[in-house]
Amino acid sequence: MFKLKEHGTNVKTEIIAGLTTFLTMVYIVVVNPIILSEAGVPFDQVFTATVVATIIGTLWMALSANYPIAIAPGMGMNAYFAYTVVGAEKVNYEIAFSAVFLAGILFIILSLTPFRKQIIEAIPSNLKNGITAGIGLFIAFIGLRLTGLITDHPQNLVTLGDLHSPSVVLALVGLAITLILMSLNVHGALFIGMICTGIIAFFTGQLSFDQGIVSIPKLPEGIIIANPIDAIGDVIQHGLFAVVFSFLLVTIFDTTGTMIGVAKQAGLMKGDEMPNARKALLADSIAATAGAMLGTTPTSAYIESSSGVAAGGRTGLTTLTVAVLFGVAAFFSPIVAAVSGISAITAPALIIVGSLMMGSIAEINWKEIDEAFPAFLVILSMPLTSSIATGIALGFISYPLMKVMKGKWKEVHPFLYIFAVLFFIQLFFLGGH
Ligand SMILES: Nc1nc2[nH]cnc2c(=O)[nH]1
Repeated sequence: MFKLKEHGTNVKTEIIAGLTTFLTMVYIVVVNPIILSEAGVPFDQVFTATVVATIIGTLWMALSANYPIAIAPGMGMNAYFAYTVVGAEKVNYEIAFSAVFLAGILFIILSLTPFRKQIIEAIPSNLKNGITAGIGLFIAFIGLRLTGLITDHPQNLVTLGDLHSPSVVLALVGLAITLILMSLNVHGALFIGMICTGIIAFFTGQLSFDQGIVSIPKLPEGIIIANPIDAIGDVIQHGLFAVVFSFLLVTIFDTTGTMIGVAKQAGLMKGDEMPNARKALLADSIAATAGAMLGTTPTSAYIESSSGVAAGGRTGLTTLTVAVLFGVAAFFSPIVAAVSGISAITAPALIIVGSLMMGSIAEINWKEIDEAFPAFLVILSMPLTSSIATGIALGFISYPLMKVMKGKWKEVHPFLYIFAVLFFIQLFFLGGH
């Protein structure tokens, strides 16, 4: 069913890849509820919604699209929801979820039309390679930031962290162990590296399980969006069109960009085409819609999937493993919270995966400024803005502009002009990137 042989993989590799991806992204079940509870959504409601939306999207991806790309609520959109939509637009969270729901429905409709294929094919190949490299830098930056290896600085914004802090030392030890394992070509090096780092964290007192091990998941208080017609009414009544547009645009491009980036890393693209793109995008749009009904912000293809791909994951068996583990995690929330609190356990994998994904910059045509500069902007802006969608937006705006400057405007797909204008409006006037 997963065509393991055809993809040059086997059950053991896929399961280790699934475990690797799971460990790098499981923090979401703790962090997402913390962020969304700032908007007043009950913690347990978001916890369950996060687990359910992740399982729906990831399972759909596994069984229908057969990609090793996990789906879960995105960490950019939840902050936008909590601090901008509910915080600044002064609507309550139920109304704000109506906007997320409507964006999800529109995304399902778009996923079913030829539009999705056209977007994927319209992205110039130098930008696609830029997206993969940009995601690589971004994911490495996340790893560096979370452990404190890179920290904030009043003038320079970021600087080297405190090399004596326990978290930094643990991350460096974990990085060294994982790199040694990789140099020795040990199968499952990223995963074994995480386990070794976890054991060291336990014996050095950084990781403890004093909150217990097992906990029965609490059921959500109810379905937030029970009636789609009411949700549309809420959006119209409160004039949340720009919010719906921002959720939709960011989600489509975050997901599409991540899918292309990770599929390229896994060698699963057929030239500029992504086979089964409809099914893959449907997995995300359905999860986003179901998530909105239960109480979480839009899902996205997860960049952390690149760690599972680096561990050898090539098929839906990787994502099936991730989905099953999320189901199990729902019953072990105290352990999940304890392990998620120690970012040094997963940071080495994120940093190393970043270096692997950077390889795609070798395929960019650096000799032609009109091809190179937009790709460079994508690579540069993803880590600096902490947003895949913003990186893509800057690439989409600059690419047609550079082509027009060079007198090559006819080479540009008409879609790119339309998206350049939409991204310009979104970046400059709507926020939510
Ligand atoms: N692509 C993607 N991956 C993530 N991993 C954690 N948050 C996100 C997100 O918002 N988008």
